[in-house]
Amino acid sequence: MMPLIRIGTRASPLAVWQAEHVRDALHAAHPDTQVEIIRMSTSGDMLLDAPLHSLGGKGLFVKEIEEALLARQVDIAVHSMKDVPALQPKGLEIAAIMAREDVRDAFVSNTVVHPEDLAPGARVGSSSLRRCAQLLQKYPQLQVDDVRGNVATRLRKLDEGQYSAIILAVAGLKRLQLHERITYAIPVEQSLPAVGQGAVGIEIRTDDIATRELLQPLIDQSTWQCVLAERSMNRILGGDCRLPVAALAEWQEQKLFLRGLVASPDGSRLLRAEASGTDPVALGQEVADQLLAQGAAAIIKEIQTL
Ligand SMILES: NCc1[nH]cc(CCC(=O)O)c1CC(=O)O
Repeated sequence: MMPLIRIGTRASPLAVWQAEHVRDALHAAHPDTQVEIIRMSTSGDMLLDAPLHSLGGKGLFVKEIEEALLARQVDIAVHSMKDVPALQPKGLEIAAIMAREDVRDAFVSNTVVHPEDLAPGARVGSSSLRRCAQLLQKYPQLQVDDVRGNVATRLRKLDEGQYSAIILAVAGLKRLQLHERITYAIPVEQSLPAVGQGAVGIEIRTDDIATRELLQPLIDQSTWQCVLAERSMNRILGGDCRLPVAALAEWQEQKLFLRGLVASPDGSRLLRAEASGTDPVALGQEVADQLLAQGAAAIIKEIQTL
C-alpha cells in the first residue's frame, strides 16, 4: 500500500499555498507517497475584529491544527514559522524548516513609494506591534492603526482608501503572486523582521519516527540554524508573535550573525543587540542577554499587561 501523509493547514490562501509547497516537495522526494491536504479554520481566523495582540497571542493560528495532530486526524501540520510559539505542546515538535523566502517587510501603498513621502497623520495599517514600533520610531508623525484579515482582505482595505499604506510580509505577497503590489521592500535595518519570518515549518508528533524520516529531504539546514538562533533568543525573552520582538539571523562567512530588537509599541524605546557565532542556541542566548541587560524585561512585561 502507498503511504499516505495527511497535511493539516489553515484554510487561508497563504496557508494553503504553504501546504501545497510541502505536498509538492514530499512528492518530489518520495514519488510513491500519497499526500492529502486537510483545511481547518482556527480561532485566529474567526476572531477577525479584535486587535491581534489582545487575543492571548500565543499560538492563535496553530492551536487547533496542533490538536488535530495530537488526535491523529492529520500527520503533519504546516505553519509559517512566524506564527509558531517558542515552545511546542508536549508530544509535538518542529521536524523540518524549508528554505526561507525574502525575510523583509513590505510597504504597500497606492499613492506614495516610501513611508517618508506620507503626509503627517497619514493612516498606516499594521497588526503587528513590531512593525508599528519600528515605523513610528523613524516616522513619529504617522498614525499606525490595526488592520486584520488575510492578505487579500488587508489589500482590499487599502484599495478602499481606509489606509494610506499597509505593511505586510514580502514572503506572503510573493507566494500569493502579489509581489507587484509591493511599493517598497523595507530594508531589515529599518524594519527587523519577526522571528521565523519567511520560513515554512513542519510539525509532527514526536513519536512519529516514520514521518520524521520522510521529512528529512525537505530540511534546509542553513534556514534551520538561522531560525533556531532567532527562536532561542525569543524563548529566553518569553516572546511570541504579538510582542514587538524582532530577530534576524543570517550567514556571514560560515558564521551566524544574529540581530535582535525589543521595542515599546509607540517606538519611543527601541533596544537593539547583535552578535555572531557558530552555535545557534548560544548565539540566541547571547543576544537575549544583551537585550535583557538593556531593560528588555520591563518593556515586555508592560506589553503583556496591556
Ligand atoms: N500572521 C500572518 C502571517 N504569517 C506569515 C505571514 C507571511 C509569510 C511569512 O512570514 O512566512 C503572514 C502575513 C503577513 O505578515 O503579511
